[in-house]
Amino acid sequence: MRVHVADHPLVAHKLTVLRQASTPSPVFRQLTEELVTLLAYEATRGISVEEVDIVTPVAPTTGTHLTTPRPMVVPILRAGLGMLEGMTRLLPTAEVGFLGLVRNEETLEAVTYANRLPDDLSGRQCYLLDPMLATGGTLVAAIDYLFERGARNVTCITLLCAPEGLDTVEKAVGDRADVTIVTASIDERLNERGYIVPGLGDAGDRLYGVV
Ligand SMILES: O=P(O)(O)OC[C@H]1O[C@H](OP(=O)(O)OP(=O)(O)O)[C@H](O)[C@@H]1O
Ligand SMILES: O=c1cc[nH]c(=O)[nH]1
Ligand SMILES: [Mg+2]
Repeated sequence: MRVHVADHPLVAHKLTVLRQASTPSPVFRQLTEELVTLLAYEATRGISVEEVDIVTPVAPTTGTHLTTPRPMVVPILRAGLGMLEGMTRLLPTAEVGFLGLVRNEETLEAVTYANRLPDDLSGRQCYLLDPMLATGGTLVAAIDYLFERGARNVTCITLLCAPEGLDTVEKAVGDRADVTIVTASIDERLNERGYIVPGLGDAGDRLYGVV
């Protein structure tokens, strides 16, 4: 498993504002989108392309196109939905699947409540979106759903990771597939309630309110 931490002053600045408890929900949403677009630039560095012959108004030339099948973007509801717009702005031809998972805040186990993915993901480059990788339970379950459908190339874009969660995902994935995590930060640790420290709180609640 590869882990890439985006080292860019704009990412660091936006993340700092995002973390602040005083940042209101509309600004939090806007910054999440902006951060995803910056991270997606890094995350799509290995996207499959092919050469194409084209004609400009001046001369024939050879250019580059994304290959088919189209990339598959999968936001993990709820909080991952806040990342979708920023991702599809960069990858407008992507198809979008959905996974709904919520962490039981007592046991910290991920529970699935929605799954809308194509049956066959073999040969597809898949991009999972979730701002928070805490214990790693949610991401392991999401990666498993993609593997079950034949995906072998999965890039996960997160805003924050806990070192404990990264270890868990790495152990679960092993050398089964080509998995990359692109993140804005690896934070210090998890606290006793499974929250990332210093983190940013509950990403879903900050995006959409407490339900
Ligand atoms: O790594 P884990 O310990 O599994 O925790 C991370 C998960 O927790 C958050 O979602 P949450 O369960 O709060 O659902 P929400 O997006 O609906 O708020 C977050 O968006 C991840 O999906
Ligand atoms: O810090 C955390 C951990 C899990 N989920 C969140 O939204 N935040
Ligand atoms: Mg939440």
